[in-house]
Amino acid sequence: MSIFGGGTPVILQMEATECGAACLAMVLAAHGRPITLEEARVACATARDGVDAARLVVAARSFGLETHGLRREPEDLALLPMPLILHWNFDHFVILDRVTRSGFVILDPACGRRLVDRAEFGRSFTGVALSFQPGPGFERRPPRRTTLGLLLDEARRSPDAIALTALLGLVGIVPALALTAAIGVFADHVVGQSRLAWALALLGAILGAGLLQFVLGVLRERIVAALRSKIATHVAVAGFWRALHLPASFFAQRSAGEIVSRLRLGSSVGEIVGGPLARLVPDGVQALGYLGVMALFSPGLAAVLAVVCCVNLISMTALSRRVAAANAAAQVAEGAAAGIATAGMAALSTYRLHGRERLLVERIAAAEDTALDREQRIGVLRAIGLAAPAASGLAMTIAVLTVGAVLVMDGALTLGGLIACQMIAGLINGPVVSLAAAMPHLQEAGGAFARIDDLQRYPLARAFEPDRQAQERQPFRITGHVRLEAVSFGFAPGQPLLRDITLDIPPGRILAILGPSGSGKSTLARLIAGMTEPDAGRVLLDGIGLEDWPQPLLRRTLQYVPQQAAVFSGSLDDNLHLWDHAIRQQDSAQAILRTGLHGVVAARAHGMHSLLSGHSPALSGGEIQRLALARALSRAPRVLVLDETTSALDFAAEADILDQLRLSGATVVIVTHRTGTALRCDDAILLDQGAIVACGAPGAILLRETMAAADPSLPRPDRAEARAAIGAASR
Ligand SMILES: Nc1ncnc2c1ncn2[C@@H]1O[C@H](COP(=O)(O)OP(=O)(O)OP(=O)(O)O)[C@@H](O)[C@H]1O
Repeated sequence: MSIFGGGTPVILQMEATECGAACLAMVLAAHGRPITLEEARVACATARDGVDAARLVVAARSFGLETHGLRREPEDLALLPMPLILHWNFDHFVILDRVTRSGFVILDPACGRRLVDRAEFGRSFTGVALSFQPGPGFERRPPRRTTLGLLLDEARRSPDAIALTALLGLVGIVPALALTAAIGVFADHVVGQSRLAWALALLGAILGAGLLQFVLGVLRERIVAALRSKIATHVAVAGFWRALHLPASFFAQRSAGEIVSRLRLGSSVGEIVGGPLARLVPDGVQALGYLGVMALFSPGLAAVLAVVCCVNLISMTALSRRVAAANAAAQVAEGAAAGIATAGMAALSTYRLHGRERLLVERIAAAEDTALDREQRIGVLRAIGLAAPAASGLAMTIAVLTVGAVLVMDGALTLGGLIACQMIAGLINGPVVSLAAAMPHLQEAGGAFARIDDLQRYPLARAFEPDRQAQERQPFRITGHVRLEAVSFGFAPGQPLLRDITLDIPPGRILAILGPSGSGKSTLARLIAGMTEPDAGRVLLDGIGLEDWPQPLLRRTLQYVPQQAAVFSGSLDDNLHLWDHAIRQQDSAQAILRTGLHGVVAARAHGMHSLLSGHSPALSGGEIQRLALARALSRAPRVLVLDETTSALDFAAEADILDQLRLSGATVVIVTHRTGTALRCDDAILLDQGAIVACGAPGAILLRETMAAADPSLPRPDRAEARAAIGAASR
């Protein structure tokens, strides 16, 4: 969300860990390269634990900015090129936009623009600043599509509805004006000239005009409501389709909540576009129409009213913007407070265990304080906002009465004309107030559209690129031969986690992936399973890149069972088949037997029809693992990738399942920490810091590791040696 208040646009953080990313986005925007908070977050790799100054420097350089980390006293900062990123209170980043005589203009991603006096600045600034200058590689980019452009795109999908609302706006002027003219005639001819015979006809006309106005209003609301649901449905469906076909990198950098909120944007965009914004067109048309009619009575009065309208519109828009900005800051604070409370409650037993409940209370209270403080600040703005429409109407009345009285005294306008103009002024106030109210929504819609646009522009996973989907392969016998060629992958740009992995797994072999925690075992497993795309290199199944396989066939052939398997609300049978009726009965029966799931089925009164709750499935960890394994095996895969999938089973059960997997003839890759599991595999590789440091027989690797742990002076294989060994093994 960006609120343009000065030289540098303010971009508010959405989560506590995003202050660095938001600051980077502000700096880039100030230098002419606007990016979204999402892009900044990806560049900074703000995945889980926020970002430090060193990562900010790397991220800024990746955009071609020359970046310097500096230690400065507050008074020296004015000499540096603005905006600067400042380290703040040791746990936050803010932007220094300007130094003025009265203090420092700070753009705080947590709460927006504010002027900080020297004393507070001295207390909060840690002395660390980052300065930025566009380097030779820096590319300025035009702003992303404007909100208006995005709105027009959306409007183009419903030209008939938009045209109809404009037409209704225009037609709506007719009864309003008829009403006005009738009242003017009533004043001049019925009251002024005592023509009582006209009274009945005029009152009838006034009633008819009022009725027509009502009918047109209802019609307009119906069209707006239809437009709203059409846009909401379109945005939501398009968003869901897109999200389901994006690469894993998209999900790695975003929390589940963030993704869900994006997908739900459809309805809020529908509300915004179909609500206040759909009224922009008819309101604008109406305001102009009224002014045009008033010009027929008195061009001078119409000009005066037009000026007052513009002043009112500008001041009400500015006020609404401030309210919207304050609201956004309050929502961030409320979100943070809710996040702290939720996380605290989830970890309540840990707080209790260590007798630190008081710490939790203090944290929640501090967050609530901040949220309340922001809420109170909005209160004053809201009160002014509530009074604004009446004030706007009053300003118009005073202007029309003052100028109109002079015109009547000069004989340039009749009394009836003045009354009619006064009524028109009253009519114009409605659309003007409505237009002013729609402006902040335009900004809000801009933020929402930008997030949707990001989703739409994020490249699809390679496997779902349109030209690949067109390729249909001839049926062939799948052997399950897996090969990785120089595969590299990192969660953050420029920070590879897995480097240059080359690996050959012949069909039917069982390979163990070993290594210390955090060495990249699960990540490698996901790459082999095609759940993550490599940054470089290829993963091949039977000599064909995973991205070139028809996805439905690949998803049957290559199965992956994660560390934490999902259980869905439904029957045991639904959970096994995932509502896929194409699975053969004999395959699922065999899968149930091979994984020992028949014990779980037999223990339940309704067997496979027993209901499970996704939230609390009433299955033990080992039973969930059996279910997940059976789910994978029921697809009769040729390759199975298991990430610690048997870790919750006892050794005998695990050994039994491994024997069954061998019998299935599939190629199996198992990530494991268990020595017993590794020893049952045919081959093993040892990962360390993202590289294969040993490969061969599991026993030999484990023995060498055990000896190396006991005596660190023993030589460990270097990577070149390991690669040579892997090459030899693959031949
Ligand atoms: N989505 C993610 N975003 C950023 N970093 C991640 C993400 N997932 C994992 N990592 C990091 O990548 C590194 C390797 O993680 P991975 O899960 O592959 O390790 P592992 O060897 O399987 O560990 P363990 O044995 O503890 O399960 C870790 O440092 C982890 O913090």
